[in-house]
Amino acid sequence: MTMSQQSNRDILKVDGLKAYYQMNYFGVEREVRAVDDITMTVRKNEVYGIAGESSSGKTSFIKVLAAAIRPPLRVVAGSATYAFKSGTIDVAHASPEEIEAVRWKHLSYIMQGSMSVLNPVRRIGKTFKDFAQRPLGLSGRAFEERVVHHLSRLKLPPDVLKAYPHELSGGMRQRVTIGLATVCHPEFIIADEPTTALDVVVQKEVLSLIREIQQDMGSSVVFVTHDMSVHANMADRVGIIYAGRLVEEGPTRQMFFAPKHPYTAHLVASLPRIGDTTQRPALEGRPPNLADPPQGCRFHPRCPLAVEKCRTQTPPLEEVAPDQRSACWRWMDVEPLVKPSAPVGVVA
Ligand SMILES: Nc1ncnc2c1ncn2[C@@H]1O[C@H](COP(=O)(O)OP(=O)(O)OP(=O)(O)O)[C@@H](O)[C@H]1O
Repeated sequence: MTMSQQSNRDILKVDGLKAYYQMNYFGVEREVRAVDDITMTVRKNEVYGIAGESSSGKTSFIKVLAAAIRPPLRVVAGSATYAFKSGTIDVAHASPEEIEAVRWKHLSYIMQGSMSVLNPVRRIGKTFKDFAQRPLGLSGRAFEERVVHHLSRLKLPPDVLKAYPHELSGGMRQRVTIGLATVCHPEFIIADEPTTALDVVVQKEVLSLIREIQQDMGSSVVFVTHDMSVHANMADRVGIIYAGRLVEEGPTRQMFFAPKHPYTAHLVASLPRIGDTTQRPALEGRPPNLADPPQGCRFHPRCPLAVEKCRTQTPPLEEVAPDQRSACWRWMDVEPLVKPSAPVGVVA
């Protein structure tokens, strides 16, 4: 794909992406359709939040975006094309060498659990060298100064470079991970549950740090969390994934107060609010088994609005309001379960 086909404001275009776990147990083929036909874009300089219940395919999706997939997960269709300053790259089909060339400098990934990226037997300073020295093209003193300066922005003392991961607190380790992911000033940052496992105070600190760095550098961020209050506070736009599909996306406020998909309405209503004691109907059931998803709209077995058509025909993701797309045959009948007057993002 060339730049001219991709809108100038977009940095990432995902087109008809399908990524399945393909396994073979004693001769029996099994396929889990974790990402099943997702089309969306991410704009330059925006924070795009991805939400959805456990096992909906969020991590699998952003693994493809982060060019971090390994068998049994395979891209079976579609593309994920970045328009970086250095050129365009479809990470769903790029070679390891092509990915290596954009990794950290243009595209970085903050994985679930900070320990997964930090080598327990390597000092933090060495890990910074492994990650960042080559992409930054600096050596010796200049490289060290750059890293120390970056760490200071993250309120980390230079001493952490001498430490081993286990010598740091969880919050410090998470800041180190963010430091690694941002030191090369990447154009695109992907973060998977960047704050789970941290206490609430550290969570807030880490999130405002990611936001601050994103604004300073003009980067785009895609992050995943099932915590709707984090979306309310962080995201410019939110995309909701259900059973491997993007079922709704739109500007954060609209998603909270004027959702056009019944699943979104339930998800945002699950966020506790100060002073709001309204009883809301709980969403019954569980997301479907992605080895054998239901026909039609995958949400229909749990949907209070489902009609016959929903059981047989897949609703397309269509624009239903300015900048808002929903994949629901009955989007016009979706009632918000949250009042616009209620403060958003307050976790009890
Ligand atoms: N290594 C794997 N092999 C086979 N199936 C997998 C593997 N990893 C994930 N899956 C399946 O793929 C589907 C999507 O999982 P994924 O981890 O992407 O969901 P998620 O929305 O990120 O969930 P969570 O919020 O729990 O992290 C699930 O059905 C899951 O069981």
